[in-house]
Amino acid sequence: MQLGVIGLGRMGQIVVDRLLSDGHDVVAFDLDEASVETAADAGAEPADSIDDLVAMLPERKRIWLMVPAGDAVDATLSELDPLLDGEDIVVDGGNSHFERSIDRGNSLSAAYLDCGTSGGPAGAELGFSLMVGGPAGAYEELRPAFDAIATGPAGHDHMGPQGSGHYVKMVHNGVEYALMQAYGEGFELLAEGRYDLDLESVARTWNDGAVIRSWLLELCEEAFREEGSDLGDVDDHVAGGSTGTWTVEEALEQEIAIPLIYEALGERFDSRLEDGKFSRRLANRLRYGFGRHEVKRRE
Ligand SMILES: NC(=O)C1=CN([C@@H]2O[C@H](COP(=O)(O)OP(=O)(O)OC[C@H]3O[C@@H](n4cnc5c(N)ncnc54)[C@H](O)[C@@H]3O)[C@@H](O)[C@H]2O)C=CC1
Ligand SMILES: O=C(CO)[C@H](O)[C@H](O)COP(=O)(O)O
Repeated sequence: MQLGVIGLGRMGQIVVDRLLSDGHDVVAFDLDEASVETAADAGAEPADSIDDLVAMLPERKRIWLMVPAGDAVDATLSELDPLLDGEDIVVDGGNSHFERSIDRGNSLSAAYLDCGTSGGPAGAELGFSLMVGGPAGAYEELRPAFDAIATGPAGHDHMGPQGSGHYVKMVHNGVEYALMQAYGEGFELLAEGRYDLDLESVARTWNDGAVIRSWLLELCEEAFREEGSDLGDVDDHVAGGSTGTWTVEEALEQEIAIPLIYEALGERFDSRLEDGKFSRRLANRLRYGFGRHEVKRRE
């Protein structure tokens, strides 16, 4: 199969490499020329523009988007739309909001698949986990490409109608936040608690058969191996947060309680407060008010 891939960053280059190594042909485009060259070095046909990419594809065009969620997706689709028709298929493999994907699917001239992608840059070797929403016929048509980009045939599935792929990926990310928080809290107690522990050793031991073994825990092991048990100079500022925010917003709309994910999101926001957390500072001062307990002051 021949596919166009637009967006050749950390994830898009992997999509290109995995398609090529499974015997597919790829036409590649990115706003960044160096990224196009990298894809061409890997064996893709380089395109100079979206027009050029579309012109290089066969009559029934299959195009994979791996650009940042939001404006970049809209900009790409508005250029693609006049060049496509109902026989064509576009996949958005990024972390788009599911409601945006429903709107895009309704307005695009081509069939639109919203595909949640999990596995990160480590997916280069293993392949990704792909959660696909949209027209079932388009999903079946692209099954060979999904087989190549995912870990294999078991690494992808059709979740349901338009939006459901990105909906499932949004919830996946909420779970990711809560798991990171749970591991973080456990290791915090171990780091600050009563034993002087080698946390890489703890993580390695847990990863070998323990109930809580997981890929995130393997990444904890890697972090302690590379940074040390005290995490060296790693800051406590945690970036990101959009997909977790959407998960919490959706839970509120559905009146479903997801306190762990909400807490994990809040911890992330708190990590970015330059002056520390106001409510903690106020609690510090209030203890003086009601009990004449010492107020801890900044240096
Ligand atoms: N990095 C990760 O671990 C994961 C990322 N994702 C999602 O995949 C998508 C891509 O992520 P990354 O590869 O990490 O981002 P990235 O920032 O590494 O790459 C994005 C690429 O898109 C290109 N680009 C931006 N606007 C463009 C446009 N209008 N036309 C053509 N090219 C354009 C950029 O030049 C860049 O090369 C995002 O939606 C992200 O949320 C999903 C799962 C995991
Ligand atoms: O989708 C992902 C992992 O599954 C991406 O790494 C995403 O960027 C993570 O979300 P956030 O930026 O909110 O941490």
